[in-house]
Amino acid sequence: MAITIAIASGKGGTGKTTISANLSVALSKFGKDVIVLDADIAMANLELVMGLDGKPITLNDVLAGSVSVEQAIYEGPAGVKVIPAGVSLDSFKKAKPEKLLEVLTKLHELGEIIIIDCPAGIGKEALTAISTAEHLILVVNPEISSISDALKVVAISRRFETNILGTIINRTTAEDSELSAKAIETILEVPILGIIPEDPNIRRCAAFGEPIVIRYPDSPASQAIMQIAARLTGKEYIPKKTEEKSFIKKFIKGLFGGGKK
Ligand SMILES: Nc1ncnc2c1ncn2[C@@H]1O[C@H](COP(=O)(O)OP(=O)(O)OP(=O)(O)O)[C@@H](O)[C@H]1O
Repeated sequence: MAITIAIASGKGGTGKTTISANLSVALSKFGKDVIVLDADIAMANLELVMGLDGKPITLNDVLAGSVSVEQAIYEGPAGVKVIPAGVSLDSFKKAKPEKLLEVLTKLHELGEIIIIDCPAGIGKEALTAISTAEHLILVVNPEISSISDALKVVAISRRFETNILGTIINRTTAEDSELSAKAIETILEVPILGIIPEDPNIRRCAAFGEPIVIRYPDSPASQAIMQIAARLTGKEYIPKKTEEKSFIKKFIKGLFGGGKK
């Protein structure tokens, strides 16, 4: 039985598409059969980040009832199955978001983990996606406006009984003005699933249509995403820095014959 995870936020632009794309690839790298679907049918972006823009059949066509969902699945990076939403205004106008549940039911037969890139906020399309998913991951930026909007998504998810797996804090810079992870956890009453730093390579990768976990796997943002995927799948992931540190530790231990007794 597949699991469905909605990637949602209150405020727009917090990094949902970036995280949907990269988390899907990371989960695939851990051996999972992943489908990622762009439920932001009005402002489709996933296809650009996954390097699959301009595909002829999209989720909008599926939601319009003119094609089957299998016809809108494309193979993306690391074997992830990608369902783009398409940028055509015509097909968007014909799409019926309420058909999403039917589409997700079908997708349960076609993959192990279904990642839904949701529209921001609590509009009709976002509510449809949040209410049809079993699980949800909140994406916030470490600032008060992002957190106060996220509170609404938390309340809505609880009302729909969508299980909140945790919060990903994206674009941290360690500036004084930022809200701390502890404060965010306390305000939202949701555990922190991971922290992804601000990384200029993310924008560069979006321009190249290649997820950062593939293009720059050793970057701090990629390592943070791999750690989140490892947590979700119960697998072990040792970030590079820790590997280096443990090598140095072993080296020192070797030189001095073990630490304190
Ligand atoms: N950790 C990061 N470091 C630097 N830039 C980032 C990071 N995460 C996302 N971005 C950039 O922020 C912008 C918004 O990201 P993205 O499109 O993923 O957000 P979104 O939540 O899906 O937006 P929307 O609500 O409009 O759908 C993009 O230009 C993206 O490249």
